[in-house]
Amino acid sequence: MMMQMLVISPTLSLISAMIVPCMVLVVTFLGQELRKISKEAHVSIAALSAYLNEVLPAILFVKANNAQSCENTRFKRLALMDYNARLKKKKMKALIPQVIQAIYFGVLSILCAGSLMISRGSLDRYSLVSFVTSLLFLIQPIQDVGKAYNEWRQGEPAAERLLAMTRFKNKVVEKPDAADLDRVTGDLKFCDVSFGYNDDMALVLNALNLHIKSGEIVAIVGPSGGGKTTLVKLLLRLYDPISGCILIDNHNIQNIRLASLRRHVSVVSQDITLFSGTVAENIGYRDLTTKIDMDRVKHAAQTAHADEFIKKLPEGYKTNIGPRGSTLSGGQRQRLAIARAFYQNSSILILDEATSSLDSKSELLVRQAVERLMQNRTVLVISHRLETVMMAKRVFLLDNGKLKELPQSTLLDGHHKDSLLSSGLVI
Ligand SMILES: Nc1ncnc2c1ncn2[C@@H]1O[C@H](COP(=O)(O)OP(=O)(O)OP(=O)(O)O)[C@@H](O)[C@H]1O
Repeated sequence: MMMQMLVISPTLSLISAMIVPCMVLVVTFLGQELRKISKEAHVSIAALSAYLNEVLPAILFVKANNAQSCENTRFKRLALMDYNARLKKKKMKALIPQVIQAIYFGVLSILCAGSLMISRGSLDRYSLVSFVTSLLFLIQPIQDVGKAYNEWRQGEPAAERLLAMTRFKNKVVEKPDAADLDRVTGDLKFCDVSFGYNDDMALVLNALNLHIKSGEIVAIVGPSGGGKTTLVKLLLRLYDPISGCILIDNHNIQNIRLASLRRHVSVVSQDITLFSGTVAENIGYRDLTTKIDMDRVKHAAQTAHADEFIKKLPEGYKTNIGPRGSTLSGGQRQRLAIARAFYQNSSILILDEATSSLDSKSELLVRQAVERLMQNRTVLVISHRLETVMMAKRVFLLDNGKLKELPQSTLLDGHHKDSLLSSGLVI
């Protein structure tokens, strides 16, 4: 097409060629603007979603604190920001095709130049008609390229956000030759373990040593922020120690496949995690992607004193418990979490403040369920509650990154017990 135009009239071809760079400049500028606006729109919707995810599950707390109007204002501000960002993007998207249409003014200018050349006798009218027809055939592809370019610029921020997520590096790396452990007895050793979250932060754990024998129950108390949960995170290999190692049955956990390691450790924490789904799916969560064994689910529920309330639910084990198990009471949620740990049947159990304040009947049921769960396992209890701590054979104080064993007398002796209570380490 271009060759044909060049043969018909080099002068008109030159004028047309000058229009194209102008269009490219305009389209590039608009593309950059659209990219900026699209990025703003992505950020605003992300902020709104994060806000709703945080506030909606906590609506009870919001209402109890009379904070509806404050949250309403925050919601409106974020929604308005999102609305404005989207409107700006829509306006830009509507403007761009109109600007690209301006290319037809270029054709008009060619017509004017062609008419001038005809009047001077340097071009005949058939050639002009032929030239303009060829030019019109070229316009559509140019417009299409412009549109495609703008679509690309618009999608770029979303693609960038996705790529940024894929660039997140795993904090721990599984060795290619890591072993699968079928069974473990639960002998647990922390050997000279040091860990800090950041280089510029003080060590949370400092050359810490602890040996928990298979089947032993050990409790850890300590001030808030002392590093108790960090110890659990290291055991589950959410992070690796800066130095030292953790051994299970004398195998360094860094040589065990992550899935295998985590299969042998169950965590029951006060901060219960339940998902929207049936009771059975929440108890048999570990087998969600394979096949949940319903006999094991029922047995786990019975042992955890959960069977009684599950049977009363509208569809029993098939009842959907709503987002985060919102249709259940605190005690029922705890018993479901304990039933899940029974189902998992791991050799090592972590109880992280698993028995929180409930009414006395619920607390008794939860306590009985926890006591049953502790049998024949290695148990690491992290607690501030004296009754929970008293279940342990040995108690350690974690402070300043170091562990110090508290002699039994500290717990049994009334005077020491009082000093432990008054220190705020246990309640
Ligand atoms: N992901 C993280 N990034 C940076 N610092 C963290 C992170 N998690 C915890 N910390 C810090 O590490 C320290 C130990 O936290 P950790 O949660 O282990 O304490 P804890 O003893 O379990 O406290 P609590 O009894 O209050 O639950 C704290 O100072 C905390 O601020």
